[in-house]
Amino acid sequence: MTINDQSIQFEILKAIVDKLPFGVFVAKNESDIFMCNSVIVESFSENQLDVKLSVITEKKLMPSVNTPIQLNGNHGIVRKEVIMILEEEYQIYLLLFSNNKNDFLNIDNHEELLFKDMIEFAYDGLVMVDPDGYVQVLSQAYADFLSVDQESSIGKHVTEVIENTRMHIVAKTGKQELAELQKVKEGYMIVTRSPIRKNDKVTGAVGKVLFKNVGQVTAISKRIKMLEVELKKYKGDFRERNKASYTFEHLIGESVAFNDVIDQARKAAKSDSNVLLLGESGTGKELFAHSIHNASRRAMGVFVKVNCAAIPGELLESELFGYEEGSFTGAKKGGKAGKFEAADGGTIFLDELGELPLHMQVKLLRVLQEKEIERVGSTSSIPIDVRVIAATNRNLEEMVAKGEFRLDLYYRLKVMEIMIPSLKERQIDIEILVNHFIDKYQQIMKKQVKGISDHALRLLTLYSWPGNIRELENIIERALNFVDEGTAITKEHLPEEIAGQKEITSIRSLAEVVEDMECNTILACLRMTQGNKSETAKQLGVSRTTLYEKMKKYGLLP
Ligand SMILES: Nc1ncnc2c1ncn2[C@@H]1O[C@H](COP(=O)(O)OP(=O)(O)OP(=O)(O)O)[C@@H](O)[C@H]1O
Repeated sequence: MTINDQSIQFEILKAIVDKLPFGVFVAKNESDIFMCNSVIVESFSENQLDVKLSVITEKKLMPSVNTPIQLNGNHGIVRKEVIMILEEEYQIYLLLFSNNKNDFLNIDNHEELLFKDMIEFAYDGLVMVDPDGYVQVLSQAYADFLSVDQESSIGKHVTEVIENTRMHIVAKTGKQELAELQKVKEGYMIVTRSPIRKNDKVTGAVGKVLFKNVGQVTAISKRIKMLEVELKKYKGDFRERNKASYTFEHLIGESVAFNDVIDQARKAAKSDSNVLLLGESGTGKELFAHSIHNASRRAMGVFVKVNCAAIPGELLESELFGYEEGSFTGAKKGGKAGKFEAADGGTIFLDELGELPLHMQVKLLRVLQEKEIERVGSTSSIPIDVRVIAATNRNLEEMVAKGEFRLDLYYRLKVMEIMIPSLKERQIDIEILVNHFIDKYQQIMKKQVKGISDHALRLLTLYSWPGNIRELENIIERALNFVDEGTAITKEHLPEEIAGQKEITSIRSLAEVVEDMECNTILACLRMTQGNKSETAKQLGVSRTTLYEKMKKYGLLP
């Protein structure tokens, strides 16, 4: 076995030493204790760092290799093995204890139970790869289990040696995978894959494998399969509850202003930066968030929605970041993962971001910067890979000026800011949206109507739409309820605030009526030319500049 990195060798040695059920300590040059396991620490009632050779020599353990010893009422024997780590000599002392002398004698009688065998037994299998996934170490037991030749496996890519392995992935990502199941030869083994780091760089990975005899594997694997089915169901339910249902195809609109934001949103989907969606209530911010996620590289991951306004302030932190067991009264046993952890690998949609209390804004900023979260009641951090899409209908700039929103967080999110226009600013889209919602509710209500009358459509175009598309959709749904099958939606089917607009037009001045006509003619022409301004100007017999001026006057420009 060739390992040319001392720290890696120590890493493996430590893993083995920690796992052995017997007291083990490693000394260098027969003097300094270099490493020891918890059995030693407990037996000598010392802290790991305080286990000095003197304590052990005082107890006359060190020199008495292979002679029976007594320690804290336990019987035992000391074994010594010399190992070389990069041409330096280390002594491994193995203290076998038992409070039953006969047990110990049994162990003692098995002369063939050599220390090296124990290393092999510490884990049923041990494998180590370099950063590119090439095998550097493969324990004999693991090689036997895999039916591969131990020596010739060294230097091969791990995927050629172990089926379904992920060692090469862990050596790349640096993310530990704890107690994962791996299918090998019709059965399962339990594998922990840990990255090896040196000066903050991942220099490889160690895989520790546990497998049992065939009978045990079958029993365990049956149980595991059952659990997998259950887990799949839960995962499915979770994904179902946390999925983005809309794509860009669901976003209706033809206006220049609308197409412009669609372009921006498509660009946002291609990048992995955080996104801030701004716009009045009901303009479609949530639909945009879904669509961006579904068109992004995270589409296969979950889409977790959090309504910042709906969660009481005192619960927000634990909801977002999770908590550890016992961190507060009522905390669940085993703790609970928060929304950020749940969204790992996917997208988290923070709706109503403007309602996030200031103390939570600080924590959110930290998560965006560090890409890790800390559960409530925990002192360690968990790395997370989550993209944040935030939305608000509040004016964040004003909030910053009033000290209600943190400037640093605003800047962090502003990187990719998309302002969704209100319906008033995209009147041209009203007709197509109306037809879209008529179709939708015809299907839902299983009722056929003859569209909408021109007069009713004009009334809808005149309205100011404070509730934007949500309000328009509700009004069409309402109208569909009132209209008779086979007839068209007319003024009578619209609510008073819209139907009543006619009276206002009738007492308007001639100039206002002309302007109204002018605006609607431009709108109609733009609709016809699909927003093409040069073509519209040509059709209406005006210059492009005049058309721009008029569009500006009537608020038709994005
Ligand atoms: N471009 C669009 N095409 C079709 N339907 C749309 C469009 N935009 C919005 N809607 C519809 O309008 C309604 C409101 O959309 P959404 O909830 O995304 O708005 P929002 O801006 O997130 O609102 P709020 O700020 O109140 O949370 C939804 O029912 C959605 O289906």
